[in-house]
Amino acid sequence: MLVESSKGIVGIHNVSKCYGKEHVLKKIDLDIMKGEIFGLLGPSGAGKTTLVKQLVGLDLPSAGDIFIFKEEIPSLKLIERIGYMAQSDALYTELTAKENLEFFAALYGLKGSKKKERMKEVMDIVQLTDHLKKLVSNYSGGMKRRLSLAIALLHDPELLILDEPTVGIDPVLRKSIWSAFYTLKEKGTTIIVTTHVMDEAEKCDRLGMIRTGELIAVGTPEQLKQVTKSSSIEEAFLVYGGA
Ligand SMILES: Nc1ncnc2c1ncn2[C@@H]1O[C@H](COP(=O)(O)OP(=O)(O)OP(=O)(O)O)[C@@H](O)[C@H]1O
Repeated sequence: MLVESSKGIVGIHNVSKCYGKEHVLKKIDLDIMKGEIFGLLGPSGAGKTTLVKQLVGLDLPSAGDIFIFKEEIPSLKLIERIGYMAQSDALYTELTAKENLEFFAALYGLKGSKKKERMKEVMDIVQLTDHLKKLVSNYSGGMKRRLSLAIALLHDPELLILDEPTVGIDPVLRKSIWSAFYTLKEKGTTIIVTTHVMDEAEKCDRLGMIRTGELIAVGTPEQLKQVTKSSSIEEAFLVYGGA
C-alpha cells in the first residue's frame, strides 16, 4: 500500500503495542526526515527496541501504522534500502568475519569489485580490517558489536536503524564511529539510533524521549534543554518525565 507523505521518510502514526495487559508503546506519532540523525532516548525497558523492531518489520504494532519511503511496514521491498543493527548480535560465530560479510553481501546482491570495496570500507570504519580472518567466536563482545555495525552498513542503505550501536565500544572508537555517522548523513543517509547514553544523545540532530512506552518529547537537543531550562539532556529528560 502506498500513501503520500511529504513530511518525512519514516512516518509512525498512532502506534501502540500491548503484551497482554502491558502497554509497551502508547500512541506514538513521529515523523523522521531524510538525512537526519534521530535519537530515541530512554531508560531500559522504555520501549525503544520494540519501536525499532517495528520499523524493520520484526514486530507488528497492536494498533497504528508505520510507513517508510511511502511503503507500509512490513514490506520486503524495503530490505535493500534499510540497514538494521539489532541489540543482540546476529552473527555466524563459527565463521570468520570475512565469511560473515560475504554471506550478507550475497544476501544484498553485492558482487565483484563493488563487494570488495564495500567490505573494506565498512571494516575500516569499525577498525576490524586486521581481524577479517578471525573466527567470530574468538571476537570480544565489542568486536562483535563492531562487526554487526559493519554488516548494517555493508549495502550502503538509505536508512540505518541502529539499536544501541556503541554499547561496549571504547570512547575513542565510539568517537570515530560517530564521525562515520556524520559522513553518512552528509551524503543523505538517514540514521535512527537508540541510546540511553546522554552524551550520545547530544550528538543527534533530533531526539525523541521515550518513557514507559510514551513519547514524552521530540526536538533538537538544544530545544529540549531550552524549553525545560535545563543544562543537560539528562536534566531535560527528568523534567519531561515529571521529576
Ligand atoms: N516479546 C515480549 N513479550 C512480553 N514483553 C515484552 C516483549 N518484548 C518486550 N517486552 C516488554 O516491553 C517493554 C519494553 O522493552 P524494550 O526492549 O522495547 O525496551 P528498551 O527501551 O529497548 O530497553 P533496553 O534499553 O533495555 O533495551 C519491557 O517491559 C519488556 O519487558
